[in-house]
Amino acid sequence: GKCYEQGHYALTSFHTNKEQFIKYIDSDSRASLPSESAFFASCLTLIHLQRINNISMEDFAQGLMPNHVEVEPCGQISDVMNADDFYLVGSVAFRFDFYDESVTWLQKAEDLKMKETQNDTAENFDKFVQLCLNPTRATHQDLFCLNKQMRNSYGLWKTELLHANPEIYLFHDFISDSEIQRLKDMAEPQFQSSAVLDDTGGESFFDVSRLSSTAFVNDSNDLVASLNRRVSKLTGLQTEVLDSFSESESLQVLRYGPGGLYTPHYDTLGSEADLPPYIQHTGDRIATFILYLDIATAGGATVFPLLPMSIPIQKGAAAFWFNLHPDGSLDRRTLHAACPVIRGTKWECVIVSNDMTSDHEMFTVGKRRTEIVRLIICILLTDGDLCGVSPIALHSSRDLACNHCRVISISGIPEASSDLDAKDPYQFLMPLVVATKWIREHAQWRSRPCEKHPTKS
Ligand SMILES: O=C(O)CCC(=O)C(=O)O
Ligand SMILES: [Fe+2]
Repeated sequence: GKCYEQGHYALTSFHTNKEQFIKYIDSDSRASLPSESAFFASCLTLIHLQRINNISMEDFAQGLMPNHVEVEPCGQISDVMNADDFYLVGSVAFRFDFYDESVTWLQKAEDLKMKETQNDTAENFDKFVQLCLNPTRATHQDLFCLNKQMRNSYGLWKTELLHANPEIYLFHDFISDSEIQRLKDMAEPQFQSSAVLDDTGGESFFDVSRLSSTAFVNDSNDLVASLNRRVSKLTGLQTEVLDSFSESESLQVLRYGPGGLYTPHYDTLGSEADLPPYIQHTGDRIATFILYLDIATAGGATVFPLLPMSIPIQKGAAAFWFNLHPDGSLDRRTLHAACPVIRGTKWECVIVSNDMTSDHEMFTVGKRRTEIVRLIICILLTDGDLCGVSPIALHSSRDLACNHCRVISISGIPEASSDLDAKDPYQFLMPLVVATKWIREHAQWRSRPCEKHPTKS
């Protein structure tokens, strides 16, 4: 009855959320909170009832009680019991040396828990395990690897399109070893156990689904600013922290030791209406950018169970994908996970972008962008090498660029507008994602290989 319920509530909240527990016992209801011994007594009552009257576990689960049974000391029991209730009674049985009974109650807890856990979660978990055991790359034909870094730093990072739909990128050599060391040094004193947010994003708590340490790194230093700028320029997304309310979205450094993992999850919280007040003005996470600062010597891959695909992670590389569809809904295919580290330590830096601060236009490929798209397509088709000609020079002599890469059977690009700012070389970085989308949709670039451009003499 009531006594059992309260004891049960107190105990479970103690296990899952200490703060909530302390609030509970601080509140007025403290007076009516049963003592530990009263709670044990009510559990033992259930245990004895079951032994002596041979009541089935299913009857307990459904709250059915033979009429003649009086439940003392807490009165009538009529509530249904769930998996956690069975678990608690089973643990009390174990503690008081009722081992056979303990098995009976715990078995029921397990059965119910398995039913409560959705089947697809179990299935996804199996796929996650499979990917961790057998790292798998996606192999479909749209994929490409741009293996050169633009020498003049105008352009592209070494880019791999790891998966086309949804798009998942790996940018190689995104951060230097000395920058990595600085970031690690900044993070080191700040590490705490990583937490997860509950379904509404309201409370964060420790959970076995995520075993790693997190350090929130202060945004106000030149390295972090530079990283944020690089990510923004490359992806077109804002990464700066708006104000202290969005602190949870400042740059995070994560560290996974042996056994560290993050089971399959989404980085988003759900529909707009469900967002907790403190991030309602920042919005949900539109995209995730993971910078691999160090990799484990065994284990620790990032995997996507539904694609299925593993990211071939490398020190200094960065993975990038969108969590949301252009209309703001969750892209369910982006379910992902971190495989357990087996040996060594994996370090990474997660930079997220929230949709309120982002430029939604990037999905619509505005007028201004089309020119850039055209240029970048040329760059891609020439394997990143423009014979030493800067993109800005190419911009002013567009035809030359396109002669060099002999493209472009692309439909639907409107005429270029004239408002490009040639003094801002970084504008060329942004639309990579857009460009690859265009390439895939509009250009027959595989069937029309790039002509070798004339070598300079
Ligand atoms: O560590 C990884 O590989 C993935 C991390 C992740 O998914 C996250 O931090 O949200
Ligand atoms: Fe994640």
